[in-house]
Amino acid sequence: MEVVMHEAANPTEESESVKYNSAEKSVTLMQEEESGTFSRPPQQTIDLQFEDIKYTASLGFRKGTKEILHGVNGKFPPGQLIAIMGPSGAGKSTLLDILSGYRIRGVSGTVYANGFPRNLKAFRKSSCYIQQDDRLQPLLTTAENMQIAADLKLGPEVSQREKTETIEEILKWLGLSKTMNTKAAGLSGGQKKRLSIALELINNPTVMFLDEPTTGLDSSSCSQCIKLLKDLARQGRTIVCTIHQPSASLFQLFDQVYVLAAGRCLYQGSTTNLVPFLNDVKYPCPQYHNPADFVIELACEEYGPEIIDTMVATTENGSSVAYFDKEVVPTLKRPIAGGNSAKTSSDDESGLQATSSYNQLKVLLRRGYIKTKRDQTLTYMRLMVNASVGLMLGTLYWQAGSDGTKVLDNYNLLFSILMHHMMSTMMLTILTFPNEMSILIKEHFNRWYSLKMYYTSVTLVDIPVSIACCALFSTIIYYMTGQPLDKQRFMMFFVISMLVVFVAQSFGLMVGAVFNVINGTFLGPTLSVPMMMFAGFGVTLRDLPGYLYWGSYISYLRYGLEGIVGAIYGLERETIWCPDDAYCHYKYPKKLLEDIAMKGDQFGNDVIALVLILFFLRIVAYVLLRYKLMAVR
Ligand SMILES: Nc1ncnc2c1ncn2[C@@H]1O[C@H](COP(=O)(O)OP(=O)(O)OP(=O)(O)O)[C@@H](O)[C@H]1O
Repeated sequence: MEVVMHEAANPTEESESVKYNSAEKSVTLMQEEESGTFSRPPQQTIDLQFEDIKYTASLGFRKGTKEILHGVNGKFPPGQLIAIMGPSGAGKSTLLDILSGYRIRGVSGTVYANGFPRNLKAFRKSSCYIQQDDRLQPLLTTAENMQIAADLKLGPEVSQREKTETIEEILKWLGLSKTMNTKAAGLSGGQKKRLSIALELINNPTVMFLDEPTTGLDSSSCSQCIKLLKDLARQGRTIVCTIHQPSASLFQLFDQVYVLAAGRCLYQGSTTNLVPFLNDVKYPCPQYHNPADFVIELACEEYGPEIIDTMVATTENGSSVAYFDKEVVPTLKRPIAGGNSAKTSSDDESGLQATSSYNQLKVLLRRGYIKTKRDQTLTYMRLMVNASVGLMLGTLYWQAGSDGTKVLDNYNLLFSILMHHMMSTMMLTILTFPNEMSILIKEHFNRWYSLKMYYTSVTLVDIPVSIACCALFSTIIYYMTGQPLDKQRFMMFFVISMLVVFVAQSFGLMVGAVFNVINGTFLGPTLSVPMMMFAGFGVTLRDLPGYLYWGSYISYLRYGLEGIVGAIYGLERETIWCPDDAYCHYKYPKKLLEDIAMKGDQFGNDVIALVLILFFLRIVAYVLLRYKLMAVR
């Protein structure tokens, strides 16, 4: 360990070489521990450079803006493992977001790929971004996650045998072979991190960005992870990752370091040149001190604010190559301002995704099917809730549908049925969709699929479960509560129930696409209250004040209630049975329809209105989802 600590403020050539050799040796040792090898050099190399990068964040309405990055420059050569270091809030993640192309608004300056101004679309095709939190499908096993990624990224043109070989090779190399059949939710932190890397390696990216890949890992998993990244870099990739404050041994594994403080570059160059650099700026690293710790202490202004300006001036805010290793400098291509990046080999104007829309949809439907099969909440709990609520309501309103004394009770029941469909479906979507959002953001940015295909798959995958739940509930409640035993009426009852389920689900999707779980849980039911007010239940449509009547046109519950009442009391239903000794005010269904101001023959119109609302909400939810995907960038 002592060799990787800084030995002297003025190191000798010998101690430098000892340190370097020690780091290389530790890499080799760890490589030997691994069971597999992964050697797939990328088709090209990318030399990444950036000039005068500024990022200005908006602080909100009328609160102005704040400049986070102040014109930083840098050069990230291929074949190198580069660490972006700095204290918390220095702008590391922001810089990584910008370099990966994830953040685009509020950014100025130029990023160059192989000397030409970067063409973002082309660049995204040869790069990937692995965010800090592991965004994996928790219900899918390692093998399934890899297979889905392979099917989406490599497509049907590549044979299954080749895909399996690639998957096995990657998993073996990353030490994940034993977890092939473990669901992602059951993997350890380090395994999740490695699986995140494995998923993106399938299509062999040339540039990899990783935000804090070592966060949450113990020291051995940390060095294992960084060592794997170094291996990938050695094959010709440009690997850039942010890291908080690496230990001395971890620090030595990096080739290049880029130190940020408050949005400015303090140091850029090789890891081994950091100590000489500190000597040059007259703040030598104390003996036995980890240079990474020391430079962070300087960045945190523990030795005063003046040193920051000196360091920024010495590195020319990232422009200087004085502290790069001599053999690396010639590989740096000079940026060609105003050049045309279309000349780069990585550029082509085909779609962002690697495979066809049809293939994306097919694979996403398969993934959706596996998830549905395993999902305790979305599938099993939903079926159970529908069955138990059906039984409860059925018991409470036992045979109310065929009893003339209980017509009003039955009318209440019909409204309760709609409420059940609305609340259970909408809330489930609001509660579960925001979790899906983070995975969607990652996979969509890394070009696994288009939003259109994702959205289509989400819409289609849920249909069978929704139909099963609705059929179960409708059958139980219809027969227990003694509704008219007539096929046509039951089908009408079922169709309206189904449409209300789909509309409520779309409404939930709209809310879930934009808001987090807490806000969505508040907003969903709150926004549903006007739907109930204008449904014609409690206050009949006849009694609605003229200036509020518009509300009844937009309330899908109004069409739901009118349609379901029409199914039970419309179609010229005959007189309802009434006990001899009782007074049945509503034994004539027409009387009820008159009093609640419904005609009972509007079923067709109600279905059309619900279908139109369904399409409208689905389109709005899609637009909001697209907006959200752009807004986060
Ligand atoms: N959209 C934004 N609005 C306001 N401030 C922002 C925005 N994005 C980033 N910032 C601020 O910019 C600074 C840099 O943020 P960034 O996340 O890049 O830091 P970091 O170095 O990655 O920090 P950490 O290591 O803690 O993750 C922080 O002070 C952060 O609050």
